[in-house]
Amino acid sequence: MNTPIKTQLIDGKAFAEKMTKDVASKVAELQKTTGITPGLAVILVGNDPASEVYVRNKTKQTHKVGMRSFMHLLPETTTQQELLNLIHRLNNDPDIHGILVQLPLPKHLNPDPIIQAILPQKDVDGLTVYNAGKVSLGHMDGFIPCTPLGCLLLLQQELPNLRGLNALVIGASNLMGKPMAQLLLNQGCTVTIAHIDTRNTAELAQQADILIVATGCKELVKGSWIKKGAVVIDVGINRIITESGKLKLVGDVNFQEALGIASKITPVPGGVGPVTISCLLHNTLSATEKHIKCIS
Ligand SMILES: Nc1nc2c(c(=O)[nH]1)N[C@@H](CN(C=O)c1ccc(C(=O)N[C@@H](CCC(=O)O)C(=O)O)cc1)CN2
Repeated sequence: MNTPIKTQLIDGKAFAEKMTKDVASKVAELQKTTGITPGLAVILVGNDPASEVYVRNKTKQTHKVGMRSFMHLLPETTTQQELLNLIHRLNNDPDIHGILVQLPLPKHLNPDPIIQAILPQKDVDGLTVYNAGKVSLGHMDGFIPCTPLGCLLLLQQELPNLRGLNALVIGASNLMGKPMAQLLLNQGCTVTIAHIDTRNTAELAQQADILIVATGCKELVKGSWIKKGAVVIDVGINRIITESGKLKLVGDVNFQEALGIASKITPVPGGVGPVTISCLLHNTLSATEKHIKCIS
């Protein structure tokens, strides 16, 4: 008989608060001993409402931990060359230790040359070829993209030994799916990546002890796809309007259906999202520490 199990919620908000506190105390110590304050430059092009929320949250958290925030809000009409010029300026600015370009960029801009123009030592999003290469070779001393790093930290808190577990990552983006799969492989998981052309995603999911979903398709993963007792990490944040006309955030997993089947699941909101921002602060602190080591 298929008896439902008690599903535990993974509290990303609490995890992020602890991480942020730890970063704040390290920033204070760094300022006391070196006089240097970490500086993070965030570039947002255009008026995507969700990106505006994320960038605002990043600025708020950056200030909260005692770092300097340099916000560049650029109009939708910004050209590829103007954006590249700004990145070159930030690369050469000694007050800035971390640079990130909020994604997605407007359609007329080509994100790859823009991201690759960021100096790897300031690439706190971990998206340059250098930092992506580090992750893929199993070197943990580069910058790891913030969302997959957050997912890994949450998983390690819940499952201290990941070795030998079957993990399915649904979604193969450079920002999330690919680095996530590499990180899990480095931890000894047997990893499968499913993507838009995969024909048997539901079947693959049924074998997964760990299911990580980052597709941007609301409630794509049904309860029937989930292996009983699996740990589910839902990276999706989809804005929907309910029948009563209210705005609601839902993930890429049908949360109600997952209850009683998954052993643990990250909620949306309050799961992976807040940890992403704490990881960004962690990476910015680490970029500053590496810079200080380099100049001393
Ligand atoms: N350059 C980057 N662009 C994007 C990244 C990234 O890591 N680097 N990730 C996402 C967006 N993102 C960070 O930038 C992000 C998404 C969600 C949250 C978050 O805290 N979500 C809350 C809900 C907030 C809301 O939407 O109202 C939650 O889940 O509880 C933080 C950061 C794409 N772009």
